[in-house]
Amino acid sequence: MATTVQFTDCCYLFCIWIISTFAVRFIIRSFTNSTKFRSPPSPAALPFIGHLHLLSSTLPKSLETLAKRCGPLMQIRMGDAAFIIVSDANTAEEVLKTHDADFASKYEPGPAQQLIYRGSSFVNSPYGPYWRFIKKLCITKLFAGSQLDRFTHIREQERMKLLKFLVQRSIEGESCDLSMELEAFTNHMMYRMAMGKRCTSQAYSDQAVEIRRIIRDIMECGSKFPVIEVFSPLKKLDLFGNGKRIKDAFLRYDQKLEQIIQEYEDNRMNVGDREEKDVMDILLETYKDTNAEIKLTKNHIKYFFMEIFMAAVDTTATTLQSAMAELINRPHVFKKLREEINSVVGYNRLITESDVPNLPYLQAVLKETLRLHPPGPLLRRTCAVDKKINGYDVKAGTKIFVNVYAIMRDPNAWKEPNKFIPERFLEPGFQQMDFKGQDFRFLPFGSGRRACLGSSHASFVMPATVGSLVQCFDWKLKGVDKAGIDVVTGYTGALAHSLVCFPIIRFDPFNA
Ligand code: HEM
Repeated sequence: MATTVQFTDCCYLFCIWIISTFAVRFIIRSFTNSTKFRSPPSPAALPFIGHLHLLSSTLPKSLETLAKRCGPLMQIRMGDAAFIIVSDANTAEEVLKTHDADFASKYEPGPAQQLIYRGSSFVNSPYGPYWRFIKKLCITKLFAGSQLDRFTHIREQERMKLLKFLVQRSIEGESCDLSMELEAFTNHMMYRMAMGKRCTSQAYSDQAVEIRRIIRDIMECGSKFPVIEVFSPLKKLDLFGNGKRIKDAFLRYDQKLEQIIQEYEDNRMNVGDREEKDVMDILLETYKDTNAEIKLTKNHIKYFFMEIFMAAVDTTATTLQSAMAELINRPHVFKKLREEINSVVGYNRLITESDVPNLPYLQAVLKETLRLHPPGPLLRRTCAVDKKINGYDVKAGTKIFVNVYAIMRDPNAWKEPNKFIPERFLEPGFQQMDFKGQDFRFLPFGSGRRACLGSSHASFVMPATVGSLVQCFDWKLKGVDKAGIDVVTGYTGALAHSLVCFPIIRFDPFNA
């Protein structure tokens, strides 16, 4: 009997010991967690996929919806990758200004196994010596103000070519795919600035088209990766063969660029000292410079061009297309804009880049377009050191998305945020907003060290182009009542529908 009681007591004591040990450990762990490490809030996750089930086909929009539940700093897991999402202006300022240097690195957005230029990226590079070297080169030489001035005639000639084509369409009573024409226009312009100097006009046009076709293939394959393949361990398997297709396109691009670089090197004696150097001339000079701070390789040069074409062409063409779609859908805005242009420019000459400072409504139309339809809706960063943001801990190495799509539609910052109202940019408190990223409510070109390097070029090209399309033509949509402004699946701001319409001449610049 005595032995039985002792045995039962021992069992009780053992159970109490086990339970209290776990309870004490649990209390200590939660206490130390809450005092030492405080993760940003996060919606309930599922095993393996994390929060993928909560994300729809357009990532910026679904992140905006989740942020309304979790707040301006939240943590999301997509497959095996964790991200911190920033969704309001104050938090963006913390990341992009207060702690800019600690958040100035970037990362490749998708599966990178297909890259043959691994380690040569500028746009997605970490914040280090190579990025600093190329950024300095961009600011002082490649995209410096003086260089942009030297390219004025290229921008003008390409704009006139676009208008000539549209006038012809109008005379023939034919429709045009304006999206395609705007893409060709920005591509040709970039190509000529980048590496078009040595070509005759037909040759540069063919080369530009060929390079564009390859880069388009790469971007299309990239956008076909389902989210699960981009963000989960499955990315290594290349389930749908997109990785192989991208790699093939990269190899075609590499061959093409190799051939162009060879042509430049063969003609070097003729072009070396000439006044008007294009971007390739300047990069090859740096490549040959034995005293340069960083030894450039040909892979650096080839990948730089691919990244610049990707950064410059689609962003500018998409913005032009979105602006025209919004204007065609809103005849009263269109009319008001044409009246402004007519009152400043008159009726017998075409608008020029130098008219733009005198056309505040035109500038407001473009700002409103970029607010509602940013072509780069998610800014990417990584955190270099452990940081506290908004009272939450962010570990070194964490990937960040600053959701500028959500910030520029935040109802706490914008009245009627989902409506297209250019007049808002003429009001006090909004008038001074520009493309430099200093007001954190308006970030279409990003902000801080990694902000866009082409915003000056874009602010020359976009108003002059939209201004001339409004000054010279009325527009009638083909087969639909409203121009589509939905964006494609994925994480970019590219539009899903082409803008197909009839141009109807109102002012013919070639008969002026
Ligand atoms: C409407 C036109 C454009 C828009 C809306 C746009 C937007 C952006 C955005 C949002 C970023 C990321 C900024 C950040 O993370 O803070 C970016 C980066 C960049 N953009 Fe643009 N961009 C445009 C046109 C251009 C053009 C024309 C060029 C070249 C001439 C260009 C070159 C670049 C480069 C090189 C970067 C990377 C900068 C770095 O990582 O240091 N962009 N752009």
